[in-house]
Amino acid sequence: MPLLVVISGPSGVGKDAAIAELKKKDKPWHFVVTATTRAPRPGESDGIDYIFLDEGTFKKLREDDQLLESAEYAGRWYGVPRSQVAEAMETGKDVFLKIDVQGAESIRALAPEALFIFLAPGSIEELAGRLNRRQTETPEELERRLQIARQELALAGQYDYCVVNRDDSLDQAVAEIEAIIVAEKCRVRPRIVRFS
Ligand SMILES: Nc1ncnc2c1ncn2[C@@H]1O[C@H](COP(=O)(O)OP(=O)(O)OP(=O)(O)O)[C@@H](O)[C@H]1O
Ligand SMILES: Nc1nc2c(ncn2[C@@H]2O[C@H](COP(=O)(O)O)[C@@H](O)[C@H]2O)c(=O)[nH]1
Repeated sequence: MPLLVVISGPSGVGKDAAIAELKKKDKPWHFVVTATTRAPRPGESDGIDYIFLDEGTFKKLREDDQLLESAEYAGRWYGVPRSQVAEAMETGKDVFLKIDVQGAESIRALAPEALFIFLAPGSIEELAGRLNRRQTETPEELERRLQIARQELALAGQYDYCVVNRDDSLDQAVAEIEAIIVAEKCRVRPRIVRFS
């Protein structure tokens, strides 16, 4: 049974870094490329890191029900293309979604049998340090992301698992995510995802 794996957690916690490591494992896993209205960061490519869209195109996708979920985060829109998830699941691959806490909440309502993993920092100070070093946001945007992060961290208890990505311990966090997937494959009653 393919798993629908939702990896969520605050901005800067290391979701992308963890997913980059998981991609190297060369397992039958599909990592969904989501859509956003935010501008690409240096080094990001359209179709690889995100599907970068203008507001009008994004709105049309939403209206045409082509997004499984969508959410506004820090003034920009983000959404999961429905077709990508359906096509990947049909091939039998486990499907990974990297989304914010609002998105996880929407997927939980649509598909409670999905596997929900919260990635947490060792501390809010670690998170602030990582966002600072990444240098992708203005000081104001960074402060806004940290404010959102404080609210998101309070919701970790709603997830199936919480993996702590401590400073300089990314390998450990990735190993824990892999271990969760291995354990989930051994479930007596597998998670069967059906979208309502
Ligand atoms: N365990 C770690 N120790 C130190 N630095 C880390 C660790 N994990 C990730 N980083 C670094 O922290 C920064 C933020 O990580 P990343 O961009 O993967 O976070 P994210 O959760 O995907 O953020 P966003 O949601 O904003 O896209 C990156 O520069 C990354 O290299
Ligand atoms: N609800 C959704 N959240 C998403 C989606 N794609 C990405 N994200 C999350 O948004 C924030 C901000 O991302 P950033 O790349 O601007 O730092 C982060 O938590 C992402 O995981 C999505 O389709 N839906």
